[in-house]
Amino acid sequence: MSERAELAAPFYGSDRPAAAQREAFRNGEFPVAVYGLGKMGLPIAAVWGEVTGAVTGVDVDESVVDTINEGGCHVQNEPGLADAVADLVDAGSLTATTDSVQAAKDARIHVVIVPTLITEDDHPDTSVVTSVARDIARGLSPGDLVCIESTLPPRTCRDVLGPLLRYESGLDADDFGLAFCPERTSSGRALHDVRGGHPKVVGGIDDESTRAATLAYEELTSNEVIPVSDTTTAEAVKVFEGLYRDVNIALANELARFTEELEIDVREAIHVANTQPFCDIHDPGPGVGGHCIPYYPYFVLNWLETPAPLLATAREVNDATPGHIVGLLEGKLDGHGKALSGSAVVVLGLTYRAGVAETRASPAIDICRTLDARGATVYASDPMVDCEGVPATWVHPDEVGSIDADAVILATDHEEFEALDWASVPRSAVVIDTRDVLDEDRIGRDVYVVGRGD
Ligand SMILES: NC(=O)C1=CN([C@@H]2O[C@H](COP(=O)(O)OP(=O)(O)OC[C@H]3O[C@@H](n4cnc5c(N)ncnc54)[C@H](O)[C@@H]3O)[C@@H](O)[C@H]2O)C=CC1
Ligand SMILES: CC(=O)N[C@@H]1[C@@H](OP(=O)(O)OP(=O)(O)OC[C@H]2O[C@@H](n3ccc(=O)[nH]c3=O)[C@H](O)[C@@H]2O)O[C@H](C(=O)O)[C@@H](O)[C@@H]1O
Repeated sequence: MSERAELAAPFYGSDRPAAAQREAFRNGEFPVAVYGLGKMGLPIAAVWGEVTGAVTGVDVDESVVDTINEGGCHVQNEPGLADAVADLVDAGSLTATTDSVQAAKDARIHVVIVPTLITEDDHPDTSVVTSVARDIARGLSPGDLVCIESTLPPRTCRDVLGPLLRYESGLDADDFGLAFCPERTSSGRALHDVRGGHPKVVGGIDDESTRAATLAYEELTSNEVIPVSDTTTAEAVKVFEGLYRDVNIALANELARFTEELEIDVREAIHVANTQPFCDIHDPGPGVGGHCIPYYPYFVLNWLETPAPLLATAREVNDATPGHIVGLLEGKLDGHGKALSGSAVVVLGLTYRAGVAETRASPAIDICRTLDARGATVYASDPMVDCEGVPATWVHPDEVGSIDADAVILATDHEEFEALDWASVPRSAVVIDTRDVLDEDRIGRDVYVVGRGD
């Protein structure tokens, strides 16, 4: 157990009336540590800092810590975040450190939002979360509350983190609280969402954990807080949301493959089908990227015993979509008497979706790799990231027209591409739009839109 200079009042197991505990929470009497200051962690730390005025952010990346302590913000395209961080640091409501154990010793409430990824062989990788839990345990005190916001394979809190926290801290199960409180926001609207863009789900390892976490989040969000039965239910809620999305996108991508045979605009059919309240077919695209949606199926497939063939098939469909896009291009080039091998192809976009500087599992990068493997000369243009580790030559968006391209594939619809100088792109170039964002009249050329046909 940690030796604190003076122990703050307990947050878990408090005997204060709820109103008094809420007031104390807002007065910063329960210092907070937020572990992970990335795309999600920094907005989360900002909102906790706005409400409590007493947040220490923890990150292993010294440049992240230094930037924040200077009042800077390394997370791009998050409306309001840079100003919020600057104000909070200036007010002393938010500081950052790499010393996770000391931060744990000084905190009463611990919020974990570090990455949960997958291994090379597609198994859940909870090693970062367990590493942080071990650090927290070294600073854990009776009356503390641990809130896990990183997405976890169901049963991780019950079977892994709870036992680890107890063993490493020497505390008993009823000495501290543990709750799973998933982050449900998306990059680009994080502050808005954390403040109340959607209901907050809370599931405790015991009733007191659920009570304490619910009280805290009710002070943080303008939306409702939904307590659920336990941590595993809350973990399942978050993963199920992601599974639904992966399967739905796989359906959209599979329907888009009917375009040529049916000679229809599949996107039009999807749009009209969605006028039924029960129908919400998502958008066809180049595939599914990011370190969330394409990863979450493995938090079930390669974690639980129960077979899940639909999830596996959806993963296969989405993972095959970048290759399908290259196949479409090959057919279009063939129609122009050109072979894919030896053709110069410009891929617009490398990140997994527009406006987010994240390349994990990016379909655009899979397209580059497939093109390269098929003998094409690949160029890639992205306003947020470079071609590190990608078999392509990076091109500034303003320079795309300088390439004597046989083809252009729009894979990620960054807004910067709206200003692309299409007039300088060779007239003979085949243009494939995987996002249905190019306006043929505005750019003055034919475009093959995935799911809409030519
Ligand atoms: N990105 C998203 O849209 C959403 C992500 N999530 C969950 O949040 C997790 C984190 O996502 P992002 O913030 O996007 O990741 P990120 O990669 O942007 O940021 C992760 C941060 O954690 C830091 N970190 C790594 N190991 C650490 C450690 N041991 N101690 C302290 N900090 C450490 C990294 O240096 C980095 O700054 C995801 O894995 C997912 O489970 C949930 C909802 C949305
Ligand atoms: C169920 C759900 O909507 N989850 C959201 C998702 O956000 P994320 O940033 O991963 O982006 P996303 O919009 O799901 O896109 C994921 C991938 O799927 C593609 N995509 C998305 C929607 C669509 O109709 N078609 C499509 O092809 C995107 O281009 C991207 O490559 O995952 C987040 C997460 O859990 O990290 C989650 O908080 C967000 O609410």
